[in-house]
Amino acid sequence: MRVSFLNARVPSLHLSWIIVCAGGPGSGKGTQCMMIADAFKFTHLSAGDLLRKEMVSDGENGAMIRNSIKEGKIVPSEITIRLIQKAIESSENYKFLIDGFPRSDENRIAFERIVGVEPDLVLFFECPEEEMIKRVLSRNQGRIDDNIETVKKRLQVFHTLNLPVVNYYSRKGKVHKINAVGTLDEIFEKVRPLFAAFSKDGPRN
Ligand SMILES: Nc1ncnc2c1ncn2[C@@H]1O[C@H](COP(=O)(O)OP(=O)(O)OP(=O)(O)O)[C@@H](O)[C@H]1O
Ligand SMILES: Nc1ccn([C@@H]2O[C@H](COP(=O)(O)O)[C@@H](O)[C@H]2O)c(=O)n1
Ligand SMILES: [Mg+2]
Repeated sequence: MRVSFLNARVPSLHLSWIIVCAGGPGSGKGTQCMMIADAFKFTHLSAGDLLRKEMVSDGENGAMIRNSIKEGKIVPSEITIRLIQKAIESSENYKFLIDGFPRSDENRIAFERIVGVEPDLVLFFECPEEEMIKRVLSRNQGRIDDNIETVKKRLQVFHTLNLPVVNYYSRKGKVHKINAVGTLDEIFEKVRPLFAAFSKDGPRN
């Protein structure tokens, strides 16, 4: 059993592999993360999914999260980090795929301060804007942000807030760019070789 250290640095995370998946709305991060998690036994933590779950719970932040998602805005970092931390601490795994976080420099800096770790690798799914819009508008999962008005706002946030995070990790040599156009299997075949280094289960040395 792993020990809980909510609101403090998480020592067991230092023994874990952390891989971040970045990309614009509809670039296919979530889809590829599910395939990676399944093939390589990673725990997939989608920041958006965690926030959507929190949004429909009875929690005090539900209305604020709903409004942020509807407007394509970034939810305050402490809230998202608390959800990610809770999910990590309730897992027995030592391999985490964090999908859609950090989404801003503020997210990144708060995560480093609160959790005290940096990702080992950042996968950046690059996709043309028209393709991302097409995918989002045909997603059909009942998401309140899957409409043209919100997608336009999310694309703006992607350029102004998300890309600086990718650029930051790129300067540290941590980013691997994936062309996200193609079939699911074609994209997964580009991702697969990167995970050979993470095939072992259990804590890292
Ligand atoms: N390579 C692909 N080709 C065509 N459609 C795809 C591809 N990958 C994913 N999709 C579809 O596009 C939609 C968006 O994919 P997905 O939810 O994985 O994107 P995302 O990057 O997680 O987006 P968001 O940031 O909005 O959560 C889904 O309906 C998915 O089935
Ligand atoms: N770090 C994050 C991640 C997401 N959000 C909010 O959730 C929305 C949907 O996220 P997806 O990853 O599922 O696309 C996103 O547009 C934000 O409103 C966030 O605030 N912070
Ligand atoms: Mg997603």
